[in-house]
Amino acid sequence: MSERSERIDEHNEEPESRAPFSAWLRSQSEPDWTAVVTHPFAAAIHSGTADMRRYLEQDFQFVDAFTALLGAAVAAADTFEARVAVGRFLGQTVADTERGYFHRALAELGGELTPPTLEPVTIEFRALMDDVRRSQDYPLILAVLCVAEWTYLGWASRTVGSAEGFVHREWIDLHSGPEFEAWVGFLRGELDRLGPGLDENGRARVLDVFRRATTLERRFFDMALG
Ligand SMILES: Cc1ncc(C[n+]2csc(CCO)c2C)c(N)n1
Repeated sequence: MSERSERIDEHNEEPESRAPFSAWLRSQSEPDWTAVVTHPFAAAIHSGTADMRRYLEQDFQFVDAFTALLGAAVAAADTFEARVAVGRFLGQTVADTERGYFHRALAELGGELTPPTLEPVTIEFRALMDDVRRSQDYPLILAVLCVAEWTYLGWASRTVGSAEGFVHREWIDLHSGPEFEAWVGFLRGELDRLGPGLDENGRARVLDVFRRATTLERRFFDMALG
């Protein structure tokens, strides 16, 4: 769907049948969505000038709760195919990203894997993920996963700047490219598949979680900017 036709639906209260549920959720989460994908901290990652130490220290605490949420998605999904897709991503994430990138990057920056204090936004984000995880409600779990991954695909896919050091470069590469696009496509596809079967209350609950997660993404980048 083009950006233009999504924008036409922006102020609708009900999802249009021609607009996929995920596109509707995103359009209803403006202006925060655009603020995240065009955020100055994201631009600073692209240019290689972002101070990554505090950001990655806090983000590692985020990623742990996110990994637990992926486990909840495996348990709560309504199809075998979805369990396998999420489980495969979980295995790769924990093996490649957590063990690899975070350890190397924080060692390079002199950061801690377990920082002494958590920022308020980190605590709030973890609380949202923990609440949704405990709900075992697959569409709500998908809403948080989809925001975290789709916003990151959004900023990382913007071709601005030319970061050279591995800390900036790999963080961009981890969140862009065909494999990550396919993963985001899967999460969106799940929301698009399940959205039409939800009643009005169900859609409103998914939108509420989607919006809260988007606002927290914006505040997470604000925190990183200092
Ligand atoms: C605040 C915040 N939001 C989203 C992501 C993106 N993300 C979270 S876990 C994960 C899987 C691979 O690490 C990805 C891509 C992030 N890192 N930090």
